[in-house]
Amino acid sequence: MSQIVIIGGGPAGYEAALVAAQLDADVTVVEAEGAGGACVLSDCVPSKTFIASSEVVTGYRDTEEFGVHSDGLEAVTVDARTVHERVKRLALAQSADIHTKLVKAGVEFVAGHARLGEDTLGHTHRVIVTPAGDGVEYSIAASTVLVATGATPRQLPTAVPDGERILTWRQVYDLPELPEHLIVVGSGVTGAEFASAYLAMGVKVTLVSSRDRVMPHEDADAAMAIERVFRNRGMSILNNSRAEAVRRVGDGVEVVLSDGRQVTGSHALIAVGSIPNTADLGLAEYGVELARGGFVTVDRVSRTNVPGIYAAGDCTGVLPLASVAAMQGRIAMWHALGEAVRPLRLRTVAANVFTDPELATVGVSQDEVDAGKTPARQVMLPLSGNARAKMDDLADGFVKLFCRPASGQVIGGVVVAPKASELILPITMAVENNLTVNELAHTITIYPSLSGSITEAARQLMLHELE
Ligand SMILES: Cc1cc2nc3c(=O)[nH]c(=O)nc-3n(C[C@H](O)[C@H](O)[C@H](O)COP(=O)(O)OP(=O)(O)OC[C@H]3O[C@@H](n4cnc5c(N)ncnc54)[C@H](O)[C@@H]3O)c2cc1C
Ligand SMILES: NC(=O)c1ccc[n+]([C@@H]2O[C@H](COP(=O)([O-])OP(=O)(O)OC[C@H]3O[C@@H](n4cnc5c(N)ncnc54)[C@H](O)[C@@H]3O)[C@@H](O)[C@H]2O)c1
Repeated sequence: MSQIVIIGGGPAGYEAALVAAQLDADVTVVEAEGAGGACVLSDCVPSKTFIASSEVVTGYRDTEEFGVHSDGLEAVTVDARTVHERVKRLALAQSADIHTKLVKAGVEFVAGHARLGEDTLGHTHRVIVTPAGDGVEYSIAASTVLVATGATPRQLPTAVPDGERILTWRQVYDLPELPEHLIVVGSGVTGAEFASAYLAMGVKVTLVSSRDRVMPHEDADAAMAIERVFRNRGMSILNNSRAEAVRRVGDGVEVVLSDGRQVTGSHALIAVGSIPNTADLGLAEYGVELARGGFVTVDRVSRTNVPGIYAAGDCTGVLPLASVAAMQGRIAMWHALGEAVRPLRLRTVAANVFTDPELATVGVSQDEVDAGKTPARQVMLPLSGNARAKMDDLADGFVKLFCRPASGQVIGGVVVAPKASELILPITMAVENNLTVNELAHTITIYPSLSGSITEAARQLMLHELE
């Protein structure tokens, strides 16, 4: 029987374990924090649960427009303790569900730390396990090892989090109350999502963005549309501003920018990216190739350069999404256990930023098209022309669609809208299944619906024979 040891129990690790167990391997998962990993316990799941509370507050905005009288947003109060308790409760419940699923599948789940042992045993690897608590270190022999150790918030040496005023995104749920004035340092996806949620909850928010716009890696039209919404709702956004240092001053914090300006607030959230958890695993000593920044180098079936050692998820830096981590983990096991496997394809991975409004993307990007890397025709339809959007008083947002110039094959899209995470699916299915804009355009959508704008965009891209 194949002996599989998986280091890390996040989406990469636990999805891999489920596949390996299904294929009758003997599987051990060693996890330091809890089943579900950082994704479930401190990153994705908690942040989205927190955002769900912010969306409830948003429901009270602009009610007068609909003829509904309320005392306005000022009368809505958010009980941070209750919100945070809910966040932690849901995360722990999700972790417990995953643990149960793993145990039921026959996976051995070990709470503790693991690293690669120094000597190989012929074709077998050795993993050293340090169990949590007072357990004694021991080693396990494995025919296959999957490194799925995730990543940790990057720290700036001049802005060290203290858990009270200077925070990582993993510490915000321990605050006894909402910040009065939150300075978010870093306007990537993480910074933008938290800035959006706190703003909705009535917190004064300043967003320190080192680039000329928020979310520099996202579609520029979409990022700028969301930046406009943020500004209109009162967020202060400091573009082209790099935080040099963050320090405690009295009852608050002071953020010093690289041009010498200073911004003061009650709390600072440091969201300047993540670093892979690969330092203490004995990888280099084992001969496993690491790329710049400490990411494990893998191919499209999750193999490292050392036979029998695979890696998946955020520790590889391929595309830091839970969905991609899970697929890399599954692919590793299919490959290791001799199943037919399709190498990882990133072209059809949909991604969503959970700001208000949301920003969802799939397929080719505007940058690739503009740079001439991918020839495409495109259309961008503002939601303001959509009947349902008018009823819901949605002025912001759009649907953008890209197709191949001659065949009309759908190759990508962008949606900025409430619940764009749900609206992107038809475009993702079109990209995945090589559908053309004609096929999309002939799909009858619900009237009135926001998804009607997707088929409308496809209709605008149809080529007419007589043209
Ligand atoms: C704030 C935030 C929000 C996000 N929201 C989303 C989202 O909405 N959708 C989405 O798709 N992605 C989201 N992501 C990204 C997503 O969380 C990651 O892509 C995902 O967690 C990666 O899974 P993983 O299995 O690689 O690692 P992780 O989930 O980080 O799990 C790795 C685990 O390995 C453990 N570990 C590390 N070293 C060892 C060791 N030596 N021994 C034992 N265990 C070890 C760690 O403790 C950790 O629990 C978000 C990220 C952040 C930061
Ligand atoms: N909804 C989701 O799926 C979701 C949510 C959060 C994160 N993620 C994943 O995590 C990845 C990483 O996102 P992220 O936002 O955590 O990190 P990031 O690296 O994408 O963004 C960090 C930002 O901070 C800026 N920065 C760095 N130092 C700075 C300084 N001193 N002052 C001001 N700004 C500074 C960087 O220029 C960068 O724009 C994303 O690409 C995404 O794949 C996904």
